[in-house]
Amino acid sequence: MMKDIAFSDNLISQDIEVGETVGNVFAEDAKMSMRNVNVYYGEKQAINNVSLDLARNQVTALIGPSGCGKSTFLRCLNRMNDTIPICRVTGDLLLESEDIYAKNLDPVLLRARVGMVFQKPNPFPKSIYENVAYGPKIHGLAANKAELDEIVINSLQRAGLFQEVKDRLDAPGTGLSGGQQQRLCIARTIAVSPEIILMDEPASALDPIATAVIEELIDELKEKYTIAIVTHSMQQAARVSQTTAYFHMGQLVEMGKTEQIFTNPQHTLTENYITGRFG
Ligand SMILES: Nc1ncnc2c1ncn2[C@@H]1O[C@H](COP(=O)(O)OP(=O)(O)OP(=O)(O)O)[C@@H](O)[C@H]1O
Repeated sequence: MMKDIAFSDNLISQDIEVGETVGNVFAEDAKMSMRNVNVYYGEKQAINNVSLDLARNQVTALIGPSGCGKSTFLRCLNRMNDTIPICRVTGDLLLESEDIYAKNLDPVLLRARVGMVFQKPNPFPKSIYENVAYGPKIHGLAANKAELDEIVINSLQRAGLFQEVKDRLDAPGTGLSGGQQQRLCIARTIAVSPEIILMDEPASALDPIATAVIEELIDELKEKYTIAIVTHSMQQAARVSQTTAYFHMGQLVEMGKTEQIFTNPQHTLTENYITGRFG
């Protein structure tokens, strides 16, 4: 299906092919814009001609059955797939108007702008303080110890963890509960002042109470950051996101406002998935 799209200001106006996606893949105020993205692992194609925007200061949920390519697509957005030798990405991926796959773009700097929180909390085997201070140190974000302290405290506060750890910043991060470790990883991501936070099933290893804390946090974080979250939980997608993208076998089948996707899906595949008939 060819569509004539009114692009946001920072994009060149052009016709693009949006595969078979139904709904609206474009945001009025896009923070990131992906166009005709294909991803291959060797000969095998995992993502097939996907185009979508991440709307600024919103949470976009990527949902779909196991193996449909959600994590693969998410990992394109900060070039984490670069670390997989057989993985090849084609298409246009823009952060604001900048091509994130440009040859002269340093992926390490990109990953500071587009941070990532993983399924399993993975704190470094260091103190709580050092976990958060590490990124700002290597990126030279603090001129002295007082500035570094401020970044660490602010990041822990914004991740909703400071009150619980303020008396034991020198204790190992790995000694915290799972939910606290995940918030520590979020603090670590925030510490380098990202613009976007990618979350790959950030609560799937947590109990319901820790999950609720993370979900509340995601809602607060969108005030400052643009967020994309992969989740297996449709309830979670419905609770935390404003926009939902439904993937199926490497294709983006449907995208739209979360409420509409869950109450009035347009595509049969989406309907089958959200009603539990598939996946
Ligand atoms: N490192 C890899 N090497 C080869 N193939 C891979 C690799 N990672 C993913 N794939 C394949 O790409 C496809 C998409 O996988 P991906 O993990 O992105 O899906 P997903 O929707 O996130 O799945 P899940 O919900 O189970 O995590 C699958 O067929 C998978 O086997």
